[in-house]
Amino acid sequence: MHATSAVSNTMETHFQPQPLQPTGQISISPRWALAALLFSGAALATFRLAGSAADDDDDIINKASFSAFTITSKEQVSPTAFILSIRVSKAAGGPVDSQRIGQAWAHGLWSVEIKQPQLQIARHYTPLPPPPPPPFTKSVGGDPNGGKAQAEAGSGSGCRDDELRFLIRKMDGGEMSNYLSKLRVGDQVWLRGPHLGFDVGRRLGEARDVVFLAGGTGIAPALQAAHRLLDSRPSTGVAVGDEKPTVSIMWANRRAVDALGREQRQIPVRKGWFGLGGGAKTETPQRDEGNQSSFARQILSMKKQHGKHFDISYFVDEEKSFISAKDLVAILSRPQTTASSGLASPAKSCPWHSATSVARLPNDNDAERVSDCSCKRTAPGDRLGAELFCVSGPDGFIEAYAGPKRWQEGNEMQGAVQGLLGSMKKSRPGEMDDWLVLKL
Ligand SMILES: Cc1cc2nc3c(=O)[nH]c(=O)nc-3n(C[C@H](O)[C@H](O)[C@H](O)COP(=O)(O)OP(=O)(O)OC[C@H]3O[C@@H](n4cnc5c(N)ncnc54)[C@H](O)[C@@H]3O)c2cc1C
Repeated sequence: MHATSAVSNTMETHFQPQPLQPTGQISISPRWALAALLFSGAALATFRLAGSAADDDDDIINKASFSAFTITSKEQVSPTAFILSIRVSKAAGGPVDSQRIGQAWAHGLWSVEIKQPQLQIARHYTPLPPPPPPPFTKSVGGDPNGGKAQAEAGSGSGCRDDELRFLIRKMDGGEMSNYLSKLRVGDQVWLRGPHLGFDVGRRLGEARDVVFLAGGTGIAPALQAAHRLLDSRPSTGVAVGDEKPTVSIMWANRRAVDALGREQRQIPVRKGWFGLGGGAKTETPQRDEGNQSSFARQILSMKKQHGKHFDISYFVDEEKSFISAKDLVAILSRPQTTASSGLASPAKSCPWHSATSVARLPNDNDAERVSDCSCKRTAPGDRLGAELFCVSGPDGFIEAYAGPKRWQEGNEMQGAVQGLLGSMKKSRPGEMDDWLVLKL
């Protein structure tokens, strides 16, 4: 996509399939024979990530082997997207603490792999932040399988570490998403992880602006970042009050029905006689809370809770509204953004805040990085950090706005910033020096 033009929101190519790696205990040939074997829960337990030992503690989830979770609720939120809530299968009574999941929330951005047992494939999915307490979590909407909405009353305490929620889009011909879309409440799914991503808190440092360009289900990491940076959970260690950062999300979808939580939309008005009366008007959809999806209510609740620190704007292909250079320039010239110019320029070699270092990162796992920030204050009161542009969504969406990630020696590196943000950087020298672009 040409960098300076408005970009389509429709690039729902998706991510690289990740075949499972069996241990040496089982020979896998032919594939269908193993698939049949894997259908039994006992065989599932023999799978391990090649080259890594199982985490032999009693946490409910680990990166080495798949753990069983049970679907507690499934809610269709748009014709192609649904929310799947799951809880660890072995939890018979009250909530179960998971140190790993607690650490993942404190870290910020993370995902888990879910597997399709027949085909032996796994895909990443991004847990949504816990919803506000009931009655918020009441499940609404139709059942994709044609029956009544499947919901389990009381499943939404919002605080349980052993309960995870995902926004999942059913892709045309997509193996995993179609498989998940057919599962029902009470069925089991198999998870491993958590896989930690960028440490948005550390990369932001004392800067205050995080802008997410999110395509489709790329909204999930944007909400994770907002949860990490804005919610006053003591474990996040993030300052609250006026020092809180601002998380601005530009959410692009193909279809208006996927613009969940949107309160107003521009609708074209047909021109009257002699061309009078044309233009656009703002339509406010009915705000009947009972008919809104839990996802829409979660967005509205975050807006209410965080006020000016949480902002979401909607872009919809079928309404011919696309995230454009003009929208991004508007972000850069907001009063609160220009007012934050007390940032010291990042040191060129800083592993956390320099664009050059980010371009060379072999992966997004900031939890594994041990080096410190090497930026220096040049004047009293200088703040250290970097404003963040995060681009999340299907590969085509990321490429259009930030350029492709680069494969080198088996690593998926960030690569240079290209796409729309890359050309803005070139055409506005100096203006984006405080900004880091992270491709999720
Ligand atoms: C870190 C991370 C987090 C993610 N989080 C989420 C999330 O929260 N929610 C979510 O919904 N997704 C998420 N994804 C994407 C998810 O992992 C899957 O990629 C997605 O669900 C599609 O998988 P699939 O198996 O259904 O589709 P695939 O079978 O992988 O196919 C994807 C698309 O490509 C097309 N396709 C496949 N093969 C071909 C081919 N040979 N030729 C042409 N077209 C082809 C399919 O028709 C389909 O449209 C995330 C991905 C990553 C990497």
